Formats: sequence, structure tokens, C-alpha cells
Amino acid sequence: MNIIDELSWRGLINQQSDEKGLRDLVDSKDISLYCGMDPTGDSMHIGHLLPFMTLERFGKFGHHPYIVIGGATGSIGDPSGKKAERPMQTMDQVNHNVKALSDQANKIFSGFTMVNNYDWTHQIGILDFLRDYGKLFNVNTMLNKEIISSRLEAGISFTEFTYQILQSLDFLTLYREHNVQLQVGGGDQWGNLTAGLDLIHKAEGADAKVYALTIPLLLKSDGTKFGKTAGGAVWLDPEKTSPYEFYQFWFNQDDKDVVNLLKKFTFLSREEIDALEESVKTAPEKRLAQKTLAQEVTKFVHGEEALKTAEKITDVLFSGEIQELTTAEVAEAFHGVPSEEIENAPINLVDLLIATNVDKSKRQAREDIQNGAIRINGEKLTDTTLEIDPKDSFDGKYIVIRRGKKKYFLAKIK
Ligand SMILES: N[C@@H](Cc1ccc(O)cc1)C(=O)O
Repeated sequence: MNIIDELSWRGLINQQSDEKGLRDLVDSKDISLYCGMDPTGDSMHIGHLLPFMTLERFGKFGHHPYIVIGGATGSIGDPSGKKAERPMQTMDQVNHNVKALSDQANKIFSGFTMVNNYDWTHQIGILDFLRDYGKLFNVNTMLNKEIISSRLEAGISFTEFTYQILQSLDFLTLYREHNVQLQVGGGDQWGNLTAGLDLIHKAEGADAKVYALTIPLLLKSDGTKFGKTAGGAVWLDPEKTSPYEFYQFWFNQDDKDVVNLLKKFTFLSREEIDALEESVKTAPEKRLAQKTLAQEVTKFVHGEEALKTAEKITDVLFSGEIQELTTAEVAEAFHGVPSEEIENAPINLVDLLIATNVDKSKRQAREDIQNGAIRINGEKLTDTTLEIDPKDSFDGKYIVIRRGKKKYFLAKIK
């Protein structure tokens, strides 16, 4: 089994410029390949995992992946897949994001070389640009690409129109300097990838052996886009999406999607995934496939320790034994739940429920307490006259309130 068989079994191939050519190439030697990422924000999200994990898969087969971070292209803005012109970022923002994304990629992925396209782009003068590269691009061909034609009605600036030239220049530069022969991209990158192939064939000769491969856009079994939650994107930055939330995202995937996700987002073998697929059929209630998926991806992105914490929080929230959490774990576990700040002073239980919006009226609060529906830091309290002293609770920082079986609220102590 070569890398191409591996990718097609995992459903990671959308389009290819020359399937037979690429197969022969990877069978004949270890190749260099690349995928780029623009610094449009200061964190990757799970959408970035697919192309970069794909590079890592190539690496495991002995090939040499490069990641291009788009210090130049990110200052221009890729029109691919966008309905309207992108707001331009300041160079300060671009540089800040370049730094954040490179640090993050270095932490998560391994076995690649990282380069910044700013390095070979910023010193090209306008006349050289037009004479050396502009001349090799045919405007008709550019206009006919879906990335441009789909934007003509809404309008597109000359700046975004030239984006494909810059990305092509990256491919050419990497081909010349590191013999990079393959560019991998997301489902919306076909236009930019083929523009690069054309440029290399014109600049270096039609027999240059270069290839393009895109990864499919990921959809859930219900047809909606994968990776979005009610709270927005699922980020790889633990400050934006905590490892616990991250773990839960994967754990909560549907039976219909989980095998597909195991193939695409883990390095588990075919045998391991086949066994998990069987478990979805024979014992779906155990959610072994979802649990394994959550474990594997959380470990890959956040590491072993963070996975342990995420699993501990999951267990504690299931058992309700909140007092077993550390203060830091409380912060992580209840990152997304409704919270209110309260004064650092003893407070009557009924007043606490009002202050934290658990109940709307004192009457309702008293009823909830007397019915045994209220737990404070895991302990059921049924006496409406109780005083709660924040100082006894999680280093004086938080009080965790639960109403009913599942609804949590957090009081943050000032
Ligand atoms: N255009 C790519 C990022 C990229 C940038 C430079 C490249 O050379 C390649 C890819 C995207 O938006 O996803």
C-alpha cells in the first residue's frame, strides 16, 4: 500500500491533476510536497487538521512535507470560496498571526519544514513581477477559473485577482529550490493549485513533473458543513476551545459520521478502524468509536496530559462529584456555561441562585432548593436559610451550581 492508496482508503482525495503520474512518482522515490496556510487569524481550527495531517501521513511514508506560511499571500487575501472581497489586514496583524500560527503548527505537527512566502516575495519589484511572471499568466485562463468567475458579478479587486499568481510563485520557488513536486490543498484550492502547475510548466518546461491534489470539503451525514458548532469554529488554541470542549466535540459525533472521521482525523490503522466500525454496529450505546476518536484527536492536538484532564472532567460531570475537580479544571469544565460575578462575601443560598440567574424569583429558588434540585459544588442542599461562603470554594474563585440533572451555572467570585 503506498501513500495514495492510504489516502484514498481514508477518503482524503478529491481532485488530482494526474493520478497515474503521481502514483508512479511516489512509488519511484521519496518526494517533497507542500501545503500552504494564510495567517487570516491567530489560531488554526479543525479544518486545518485535514491538510496538515495529510502532509504528516506523507511524512510517515518517507516523503518530505513543507508548510508554507503565507506572510505574503495573507497580506493579499485568497478570493477562493469567498463571496466578497476580504477586508485587508494590517501588516502588524499579518505578522502577529504568522508568529501565532507557526508556533501552533510546530507544537502540533511533526516531520515538516516550515517556510514563509514573504521571504521570496517581498523583494520582487513591480517591473520584475510583470516581466518575469505576469507574462506567463493568461488573463482569459485566470478569469475562467471558478475562484474568479464566481466573483465577477459581485466584483473583485485587482489585488485579489492576482492572488493566484503569488501562490503559483510559491510552488515554482519551492520546485526550484527544494524540488517540491506536489501541492496539497483544501477543496477550494483547485484553481490556485492548477495555476501553479501551469506556471511551472511554462517557466521550467512542459515535462516538469509536478502534481496537485485536493482534499474533499468535509460534510456531515446530514449535509451540513463539518466543524462548526453553535459556538462557532472549533479552534486548536486551548484558550479559544478548551481541550475538554474539544474532546466533547469529537465525542458527540453521530454514529453515521464517526467512522469517516476516524479515517480522516486519526492515524489508527485499517484493522483498528474496522474493529471500531463493527462496534458501532454491534454496541452503539457504548460509543467506543466516538470515545476513541475523541481520545486520538485530543491527544494529537493537545497532548497526553490535556487528554487526561478532559477525560477526568467528563467523568466528574457524569458522576456529579464536582468537588473532585481542581480550580483550573473547574475553569476548563465550565468555560462555556452561563456565569455571573458575585461579591467575595457569604451569601444566602436563595440570593445566590438569583444573583447567578439560576432562578428568576425567590419563590422559584426556594422551591428548587426544597425539591432537592440544587447542588452547590456537587453537594445537594435543601435548606433555604444556608449561607454559602465563597472562601470555602475552589480557592475562593468559583462556586459551581447545578440545577436539575444537567444544567450548570458558575459564580465567579470578584
Ligand atoms: N491559499 C491558501 C493558502 C496558501 C498560501 C500560499 C500557498 O503557497 C499555498 C496555499 C488558502 O487560503 O488556504
